[in-house]
Amino acid sequence: MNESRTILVADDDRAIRTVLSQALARAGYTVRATSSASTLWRWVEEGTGDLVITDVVMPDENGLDLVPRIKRIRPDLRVIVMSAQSTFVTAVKAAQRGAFEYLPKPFDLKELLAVVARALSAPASPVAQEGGEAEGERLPLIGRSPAMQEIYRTVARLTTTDLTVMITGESGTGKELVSRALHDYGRRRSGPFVAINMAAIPRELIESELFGHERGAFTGALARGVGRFEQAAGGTLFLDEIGDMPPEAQTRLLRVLQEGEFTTVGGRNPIKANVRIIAATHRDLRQAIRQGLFREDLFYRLNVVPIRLPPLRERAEDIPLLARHFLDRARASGLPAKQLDQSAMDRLRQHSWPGNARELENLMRRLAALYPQEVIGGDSVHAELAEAEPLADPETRTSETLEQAVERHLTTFVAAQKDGLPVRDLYERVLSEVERPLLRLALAATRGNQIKAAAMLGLNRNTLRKKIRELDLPVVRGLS
Ligand SMILES: Nc1ncnc2c1ncn2[C@@H]1O[C@H](COP(=O)(O)OP(=O)(O)OP(=O)(O)O)[C@@H](O)[C@H]1O
Repeated sequence: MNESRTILVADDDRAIRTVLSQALARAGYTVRATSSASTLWRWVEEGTGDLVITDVVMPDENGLDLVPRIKRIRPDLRVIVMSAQSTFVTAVKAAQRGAFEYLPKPFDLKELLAVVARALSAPASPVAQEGGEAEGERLPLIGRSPAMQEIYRTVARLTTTDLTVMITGESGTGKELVSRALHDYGRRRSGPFVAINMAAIPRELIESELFGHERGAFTGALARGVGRFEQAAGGTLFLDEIGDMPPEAQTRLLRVLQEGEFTTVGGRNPIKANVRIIAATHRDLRQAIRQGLFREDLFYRLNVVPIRLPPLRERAEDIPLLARHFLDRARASGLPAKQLDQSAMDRLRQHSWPGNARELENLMRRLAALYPQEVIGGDSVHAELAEAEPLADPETRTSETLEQAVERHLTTFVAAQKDGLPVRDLYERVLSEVERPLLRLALAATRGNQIKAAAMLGLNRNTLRKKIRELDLPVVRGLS
């Protein structure tokens, strides 16, 4: 069945050429092998071969440089890159230039054959559009800023290990995307990638979601439930918004990380944990630890390799690339093709992007969907950004939690005091700042009914009355 497929192999190491040729021939492929990039290029130009396997370092040319050239003349010819320099920079480069797969040497022949089979059976990629970023189409992560390069390097180093990773970064900076890249390029890529968001699951269900449960473990547990740890066996478990994990689940997770095994809720037999863990959060976990909301020992277990994703405003040079990438994606999802002119790019760079890459992505989709002209100018971008401004405004951004908002205000407040009078009674003053609007809102919501307001706040009626007096809040009698 493989007879008709020809594989072009380029490697200056004769031993590797021999081993590869034999293994591929045994699997039924026709093999042409060469020690030079120039011969490989000639074969490609002649239109021969169904797949290329090339080394990076060859005497006449770097195999990686060949990949974009191959893609240009034969976009559907897949290229597998092998390299002895197992830094992931090579892997990222290989991916960036359009290689189908990257194999660090030494590799297992079985693995190579599996990759070859995949490369030959994967559906053809969509034909690159003129002017579009053909190379970028399959790139997992976009951005050439130094900050992103640093991320690539870290991700690269991590591909050959199963180390636990902690990704931090504001909402929309690409935490989930990076965790996917870690999986897709890592040792466990043929296993499952399972994500669970701690903030999206009712607290009381988190443990059973994570570890599974036995039949009858709790009301409603009618059958045995498989947890994410079990689902992710052999692969990666992505624990999103780890900062929102309830304390009991934290304790249980810590035990699993220490002991390498877990038990289901209501179960007794320990099950071996076989997952690589990647955790992510937009919260400041060190602060959560200080507040007693996050276990310090768990933090250290998870924070083995920290990756901090910079907000988009710290890498404005990536905005044009990302914008084009998102327009390409919008087009791929059926929206009309668009381009941005220089004034549009300039306007994009001025924005502060509190919603980061996600905000940019949404904006590109809106522009593609709403504007009839093919080339979008700065005015249109400005109009759309102004439209979204109330949301983008840090004062009202929806993704910001109360705690973050308070912290932002306090930081400004404390910074403002530095050279002025020393701050006194800070604790009291800050608390009264919070109490005042809280009580006002509770009173407004209950139309001035202090009994209802006290119940809503969980305060004793007399305490509320006293506080109203102390804070000098206006007492408005209810209308009804
Ligand atoms: N460097 C990047 N290159 C390409 N796309 C990106 C990049 N960073 C983010 N994106 C895209 O932006 C969107 C948001 O990214 P993602 O969901 O990974 O962010 P997040 O940090 O996990 O957000 P949240 O904390 O809100 O869950 C996704 O559609 C993702 O594909």
